[in-house]
Amino acid sequence: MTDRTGTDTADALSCTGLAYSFGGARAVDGVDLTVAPGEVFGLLGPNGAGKTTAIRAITTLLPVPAGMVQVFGLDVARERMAVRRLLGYVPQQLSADANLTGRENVELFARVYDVPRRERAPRIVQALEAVGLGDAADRMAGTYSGGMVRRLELAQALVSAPRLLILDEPTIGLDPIARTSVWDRLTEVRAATGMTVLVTTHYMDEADQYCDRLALMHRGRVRALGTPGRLKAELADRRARSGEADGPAPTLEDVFRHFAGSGLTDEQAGGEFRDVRNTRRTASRVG
Ligand SMILES: Nc1ncnc2c1ncn2[C@@H]1O[C@H](COP(=O)(O)OP(=O)(O)OP(=O)(O)O)[C@@H](O)[C@H]1O
Repeated sequence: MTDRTGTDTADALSCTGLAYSFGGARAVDGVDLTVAPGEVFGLLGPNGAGKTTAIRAITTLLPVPAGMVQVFGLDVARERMAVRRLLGYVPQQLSADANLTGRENVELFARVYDVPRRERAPRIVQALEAVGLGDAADRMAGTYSGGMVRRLELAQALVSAPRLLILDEPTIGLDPIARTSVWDRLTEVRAATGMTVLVTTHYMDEADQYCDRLALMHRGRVRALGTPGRLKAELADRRARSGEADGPAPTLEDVFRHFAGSGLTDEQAGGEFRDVRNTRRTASRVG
């Protein structure tokens, strides 16, 4: 039965036949997937696979013209505001203001998310502490390192105490230490709150290490779905069946190449202008 309060009986996220087109071009082409409460679920795929478009539909920022999306049992198309109250979203693009302090940035989001006035101050402190920015809270965000900016954006999304946190490329352009720091904070908050996490990443090591399950998208569709271990084991089985069992055990990158690599044309392999611009915008602010 559909659970309106977001408790145990509903999936954290369920997409059935989700499709979205830009003009005549199908960006998302019939995606079916479910994410269980408390899971860290990774959405992988090459540039242009349709990950961000799917996420925008899930977060109510795009309409759902075909198929059905439910967040904790609530229909995204019909109960937009109720869904938004359950969500935290960290987009690819910069969402922190360099001319505000860390605390002011988080406060702005607390207002946007309509966190009750009485709860705001403690919730802001808690969100900043949770991402390790307690001591830097009153510095201008423009003085933060790239990793600190990303953690600030995490705090902005956490201040509303989301049940489902959605992150689009949270570690893009960061050095390995800053990437680990973002994931460590995320892991701690998830363990403390039990929130569900949906994340896109191009870093296979992150997907392997931090995600409970993965969906690999290519050309708008889910091509493979499972735990990182299972996806690798299935590729090993395929190779064994086709007589290629002698090489090293497959990595997640091999799985990615198997499902997405061969299908890339030159134009798709580098993404489109929009994709490059987005990546550079993110990378330059953190550089
Ligand atoms: N606003 C838009 N107008 C027209 N086409 C778009 C728009 N946004 C995305 N697309 C196209 O939809 C397809 C899917 O793009 P999307 O951004 O969802 O992919 P992605 O998997 O998130 O890629 P990346 O990893 O580069 O972020 C691509 O072909 C892209 O060019």
